[in-house]
Amino acid sequence: MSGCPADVAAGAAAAGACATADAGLLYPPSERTQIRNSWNSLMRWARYFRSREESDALLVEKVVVFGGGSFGTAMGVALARQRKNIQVTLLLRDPYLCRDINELHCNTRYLKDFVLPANVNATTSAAEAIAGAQFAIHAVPVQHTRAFLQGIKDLLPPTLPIISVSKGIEVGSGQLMSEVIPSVLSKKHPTVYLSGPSFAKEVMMGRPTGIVAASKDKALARTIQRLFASPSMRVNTTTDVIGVEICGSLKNVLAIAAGIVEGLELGPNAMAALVAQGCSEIRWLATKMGAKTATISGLSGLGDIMLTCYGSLSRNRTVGVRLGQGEKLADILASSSQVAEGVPTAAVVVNLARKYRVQLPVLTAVAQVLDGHITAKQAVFEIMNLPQIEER
Ligand SMILES: NC(=O)c1ccc[n+]([C@@H]2O[C@H](COP(=O)([O-])OP(=O)(O)OC[C@H]3O[C@@H](n4cnc5c(N)ncnc54)[C@H](O)[C@@H]3O)[C@@H](O)[C@H]2O)c1
Ligand SMILES: O=P(O)(O)OC[C@H](O)CO
Repeated sequence: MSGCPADVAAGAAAAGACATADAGLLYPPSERTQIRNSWNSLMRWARYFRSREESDALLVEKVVVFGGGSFGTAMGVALARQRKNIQVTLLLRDPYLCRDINELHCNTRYLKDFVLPANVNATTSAAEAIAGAQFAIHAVPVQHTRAFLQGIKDLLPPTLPIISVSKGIEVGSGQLMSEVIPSVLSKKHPTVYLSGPSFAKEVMMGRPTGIVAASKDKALARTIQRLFASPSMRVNTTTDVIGVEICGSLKNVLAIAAGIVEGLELGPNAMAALVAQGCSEIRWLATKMGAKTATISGLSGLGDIMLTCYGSLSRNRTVGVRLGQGEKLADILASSSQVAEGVPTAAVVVNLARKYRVQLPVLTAVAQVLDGHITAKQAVFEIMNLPQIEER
């Protein structure tokens, strides 16, 4: 511990005083009354709101999960823990992983430190997985979604709601999941897009998590809110599908930039400046695409930007850290078994920026680095030497 003995002693005395004294005495009585009144009125509002909530239980017997990777498993487990009477079935490609899930109750490939609830099982048969399901969670990476859905679409009842948790933009078409899914299935297929700051591992640990359910169909978004809401999961609803989807996709690209800053050891000033600039770039493009500002500053926007840029569990950020430390992208991708959606999405963001006539220096620099045109260090140098501008 640093500091002179007098400082240390004073600090210890202050800490002791705080621990024993009534902390409320720090505030004058009038402020304390105000604080208590505001809190009590918040609690009254919550009780009133709860008393008006739909009392009919959501009767769900089976949920199918497409993709038994980290997040598909985590969201399936979140439901299975909350609702002991439902069956959650993961649809996988790997028969060995299926066996481990069914016999060892463990996703030995993606989440080996956790025991899965007994009401989670797995199969490689799409027909078996989909039969009798009332909801489908789609957790297949964006770039494989089209082919995956083409393969199972004849088995999908047209009324089975698809809850997409995948975040990214399809290379080639430039489409978000909210465009890819209806283009493979039908425009009328019920769909919801779930996004927000939610690392799979933390969901598995039952840590408090907040997400957004976005759908043009308000009633469906509300149903998905009720399906996932639990003491450890809050679910907001919105009709701003584009906003939720574009923020969820772009934050992955920004997280790669944040990782680069970390890998280059540029320090907290640089990191804060980068993340703030990235937030502006996301806002510039997202608003041109029709996103609402409330979405950009909400869970799926700012919330997920903060988590992914600062959270060490992020795969996208990890790609950036390793690039900043001088590794080659090909080696990084070859050594990782999990998806980093920001890598393919970065290329598409540049096209979107041109289409919507916005300049996105940081997000474009990420694409340049990933494409091997410039090094991470050169990108930082060029960004720092861009013309000084007025804040907007
Ligand atoms: N992991 C997280 O914390 C997290 C959180 C929120 C959202 N997401 C998003 O969820 C999506 C899935 O991420 P993840 O973390 O589960 O990825 P992952 O890499 O852990 O697992 C991907 C899963 O998709 C399957 N898959 C890959 N290619 C496939 C194909 N061609 N056909 C069928 N299945 C295929 C894999 O076998 C695996 O089961 C991504 O879009 C990601 O951005 C992840
Ligand atoms: O690990 P990442 O970078 O794919 O991020 C996971 C989630 O999107 C965080 O909300």
